[in-house]
Order: sequence, then C-alpha cells, then structure tokens
Amino acid sequence: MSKSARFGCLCCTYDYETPKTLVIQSTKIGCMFRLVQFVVLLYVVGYVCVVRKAYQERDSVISSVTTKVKGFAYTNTSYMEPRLWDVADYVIPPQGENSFYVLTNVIMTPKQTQSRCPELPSPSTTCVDNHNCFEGHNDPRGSGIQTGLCVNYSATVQTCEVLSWCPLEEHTKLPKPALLNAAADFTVLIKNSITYPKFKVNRRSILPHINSSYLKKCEFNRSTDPYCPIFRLKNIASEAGEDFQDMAVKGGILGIFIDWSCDLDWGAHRCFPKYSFRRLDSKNPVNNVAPGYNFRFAKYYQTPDGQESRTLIKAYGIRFDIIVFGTGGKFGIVPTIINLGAALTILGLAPKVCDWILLTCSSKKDLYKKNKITHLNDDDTESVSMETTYGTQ
Ligand SMILES: Nc1ncnc2c1ncn2[C@@H]1O[C@H](COP(=O)(O)OP(=O)(O)OP(=O)(O)O)[C@@H](O)[C@H]1O
Repeated sequence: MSKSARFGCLCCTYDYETPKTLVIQSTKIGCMFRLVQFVVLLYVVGYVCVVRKAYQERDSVISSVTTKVKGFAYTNTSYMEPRLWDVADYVIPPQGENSFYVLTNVIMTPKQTQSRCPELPSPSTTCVDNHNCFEGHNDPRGSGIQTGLCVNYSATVQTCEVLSWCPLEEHTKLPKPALLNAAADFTVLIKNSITYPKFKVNRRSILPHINSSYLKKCEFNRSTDPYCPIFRLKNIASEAGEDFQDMAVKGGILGIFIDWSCDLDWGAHRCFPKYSFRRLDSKNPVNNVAPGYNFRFAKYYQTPDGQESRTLIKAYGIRFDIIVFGTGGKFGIVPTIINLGAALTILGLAPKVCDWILLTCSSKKDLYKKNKITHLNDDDTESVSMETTYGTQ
C-alpha cells in the first residue's frame, strides 16, 4: 500500500462526522420533503395501523363442528323398488369429523351371498376352456378369486369362475338424473363453536340473538339471513358456482368455509362468522377421466334359512368439508411499541431520501454538496476559534 493511501485510510479512521443543519429555502424541495413525509405517514397510518392492525396482539381460532342433515327423498324407478330415503339412509357415516357426506346416486346389487359365479366378461376373464383360468388367481381389478374353471356367462360367452359375493355387481349405467336428486332440498344445521384462548373469547355459529323458534324456520341467505346456520344443499352448490343436479350424478366435494376473523377491540359481541363456499375436488373439463367421488359399502342380513346375505351399494355422493379459520386481534402494548418504533424509523428516512435526491439528481447538486459537506481539520478549527474570539479585521 502506498504511503499516501495508508495516510488517507488512517485519516478516515480518525475522522469524526457530525450532521449540520442546512436550511434550503426552496418551495420545490420543501414540497418534495413534505410529500415524502406524507407518503410515509400514509403507509404507517393507512396500511400498518388501519389495514394490518399491527398494534394488535393476535390469536388463532380453535374450533369444533357438528352437523345435522334433514330432508326426505322418494324414489320410484325401474331398477329399484319404490323407496323413501331419510337421513339415516343417505348420510354416511352418521357422524363425520368436520365433514358430512350425502348420498346422491347409487348402484345397488341386492341379495348377494358367498358363492361361485362367472366373472364379468372382459379380455382378461373370457375363456375357451379350463386351461385359460388359474385356480387362486386374484386380480384386484376383478370380482373375486378364480376357481380354475371356465363356465358359461351367457349363451355365447364363457368366463372364468370366481369365488365371490354373487351375483356380481353389473357395470350398469349410472342413473341420470341422480337417483336422489331431491337431496338438493335437504338442509344442514352447522353447529360451530370457536374460541380465542388468549383473549378468553367463545362464540358459536348459533349466535346469542338466535332463539329456537327462529332456528326452526330460518335458512341461510347471504343478503337476508347471513347468520342463520341452516343451509340448503343446492344453495351451497350454487354459491360455489356448481349445479347440484350435475354434481349429484357422479359426486364431488364441496367446501364450506367459516371465517371467524374478528377485531376484538370492538367487543366479542361484534364477532360474526362469514360463510363462503367452493368446490374442492378438481373438475377439469379437458381431462375428465375418473370424475366425482364414489365408494362401496354393504348392508348385511340373514335370510330365513340362516344364510348370510348382503346388499352391495356403490355410493356416489357429495362430501361437504367444513373448514374453519380466522385470527382474532386485540390491542396490545408490546406490538404497539414495536410498530411505533418501526414507524418512527421509517419516518426518519424522509430526510435521507430528500438528501439523496438533492445530492444526486438535482440541477444544483454541486452547490448543495459544497454546503452540505464541509471538511475541517485542526488548523481550520483554530482559525475559526480565533475568528470567533477576535473577530475579523
Ligand atoms: N338440518 C336441519 N334443517 C332444519 N332445521 C334443523 C336441522 N337440524 C336441526 N334443525 C332444527 O334446529 C333445532 C336445533 O337442533 P338440535 O339438533 O340441537 O335439536 P333436536 O331437538 O335434537 O333436533 P331434532 O330432534 O329436530 O333433530 C331444532 O329445532 C331442529 O329441528
């Protein structure tokens, strides 16, 4: 390192910088400074305080949900005997965790017993003789375990025999419109209790002003009854932008969102649930392979001769998932002090921004630089102090 560079560096180390006040009497610069201050204030007051409510302490909601569905459907079709359906028939299982499932369409296979029967015809199950079938062969996509025999499925088709619940479920066409399209008019009561433990606030979806006679007749309506916790299923679907009758054919999943975000500074009594609805299973119009939601279950019974039998039900339906979320906020001294400090720091940036504009962008930047930065050494200090003591002659 050269001698002068080392000397310069040494000088920097032992320099002392102190700000001096430079008053620039310029309307343009004054306005710019006030504008920067105004923008910073707008951010602090408008965004930090009003929108983000940064002066509040926060707590996340803890919630529990129970549901009760009501309604009746009557079906009278060619593929099933006339039948009345009530809640015990179509809500499966009777109790769900933060969700409930409503059966809307079915393929029923009654009177099944454990026996042997020919497989449903497909390229892998049709056979010519017993050599094409393998005893014990178990295909998950098939209907049972092969016995090794090739038997008549119909007058013209032979298939491998399987040990299974017979008769097998036929790949029949799905009823359209859905068998239980009357489910559109079923209603569901959602009892949702929430708590903000930090603030000791408890609320229910059945608000304090709701009495039993109101609950017996009310129904959720976004404009007239936004706090009634009883929802008609078709309205849930339509609010989610779906057609209930369409969804009912192959099933699907709908989300019921309950937002409990509350400003508790106004008191817990002003904390209300906000409901919104959305379809949760993806409905891709381009790739419509395997749409909807279905599963199988069976109802078992014994025939008069003591044989175990069952009715197999392939159920299509709509699952309603209830998703509760929200944060509660209440004035807190710690976040207030932290954010006040941050706000003042940001406010202190206003002169820095103006200085930077003055010293780099303005047309008189050289003049400002000359007056803004003054270099003094010890000799200058002595001459200044002598000038102050004796005055200039
Ligand atoms: N899905 C629903 N649609 C319309 N009203 C409902 C529904 N579920 C419950 N209710 C009504 O809301 C009120 C409170 O229901 P809750 O289940 O707490 O009482 P309940 O006496 O056991 O109801 P119920 O015997 O009528 O099923 C009752 O008047 C009930 O009839």
